[in-house]
Amino acid sequence: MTRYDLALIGFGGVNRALAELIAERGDTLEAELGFGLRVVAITDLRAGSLVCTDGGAIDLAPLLAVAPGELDFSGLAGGSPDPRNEWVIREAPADIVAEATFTNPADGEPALSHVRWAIEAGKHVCTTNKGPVALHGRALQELARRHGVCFEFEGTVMSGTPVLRTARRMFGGLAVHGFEGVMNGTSNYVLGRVESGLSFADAVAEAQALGYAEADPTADIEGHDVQLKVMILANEVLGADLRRADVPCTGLSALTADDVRRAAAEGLRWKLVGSAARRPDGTVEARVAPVALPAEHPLAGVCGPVNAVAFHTDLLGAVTVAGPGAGRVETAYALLSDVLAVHERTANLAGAELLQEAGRG
Ligand SMILES: NC(=O)c1ccc[n+]([C@@H]2O[C@H](COP(=O)([O-])OP(=O)(O)OC[C@H]3O[C@@H](n4cnc5c(N)ncnc54)[C@H](O)[C@@H]3O)[C@@H](O)[C@H]2O)c1
Ligand SMILES: N[C@@H](CCO)C(=O)O
Repeated sequence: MTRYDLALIGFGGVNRALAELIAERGDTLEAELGFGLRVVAITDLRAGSLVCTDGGAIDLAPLLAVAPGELDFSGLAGGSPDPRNEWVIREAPADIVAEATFTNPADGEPALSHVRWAIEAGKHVCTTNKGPVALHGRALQELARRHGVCFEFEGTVMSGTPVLRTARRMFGGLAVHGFEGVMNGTSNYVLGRVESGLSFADAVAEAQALGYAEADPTADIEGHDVQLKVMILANEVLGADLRRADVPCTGLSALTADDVRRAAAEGLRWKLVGSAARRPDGTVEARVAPVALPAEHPLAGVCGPVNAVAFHTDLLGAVTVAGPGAGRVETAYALLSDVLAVHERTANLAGAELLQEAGRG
């Protein structure tokens, strides 16, 4: 039976939820998916690092029993108080690196280096981190191609909802002219709670407690998180090469709670909308801004942490993908779906090599 050994870089909401999935459902997943999963290394800014170098795997249950803020790897065998990210990523006996540290919208670091080190070390990378993908996605895809490894990032847009794979795999023969969507769970949740009477600050605190928000929720509220997602989606689906400066961005601080409630009384609903469209000359224009949508607009009914993207196509008109846009477990599922993509790709390559060998023999 095939088995993949994972190194988890960042042990916050998402990678902890992935560890829980492996600890609680590993056997069922193995029977269903045809491969086993083990965690052989973990690093975290606060907890340090923990690495198994003896051919075994980390016993996850005792780690998961400790509250996130209290975890300390330093006293454990193979543990250190220091994350030692570069050493762990390059040297730990992992097949796949699951990168889920903080998203940095300015330059993507340190996650960008984490991804580079892993690829250079010949390890597949699955990440939910939007920084490296939005800012350096092309270069990283090329680096992965040269090193013969996979670089998967489904969770960077709409968490576990397979919007990137749907667009890449299911739209063959369609011309996609553009898209518009609600692509941030926190801001959408906050707008709904403010509409029901909460203050912006209290609604943000709720979204943080529910695990939807970024470490610094300013990125959610001011639209920078959506800006990165628009870049990822436009670069992947429209073949664009957008930089942050190409995507003008206005956030929710342009609105007051009164604006939100008054609009609701008038049958309108404010949404933070990210969009991109191909211009007649082939270039792509994109933006992020709050928009007051009429109740009958398809995105007006997308509420709470649910997100949706409507793709504008030639033969089908609008095709909308909707589902969870944030959440720890939902995003851990995205990493699992990335591992599945790695498995399918490696199985296909192994099959092609066998066929080639059969042809030679
Ligand atoms: N939570 C969601 O709903 C969601 C959805 C999609 C994408 N994401 C992205 O996934 C990533 C992780 O999200 P999360 O909710 O788990 O965040 P989190 O804040 O709960 O966890 C991040 C963890 O990374 C650790 N960390 C930060 N910098 C590090 C470093 N240099 N080395 C080692 N560890 C480091 C932190 O200590 C923390 O434990 C973020 O980039 C986020 O944008 C999150
Ligand atoms: N903070 C992000 C996580 C998902 O990328 C959101 O609320 O949508």
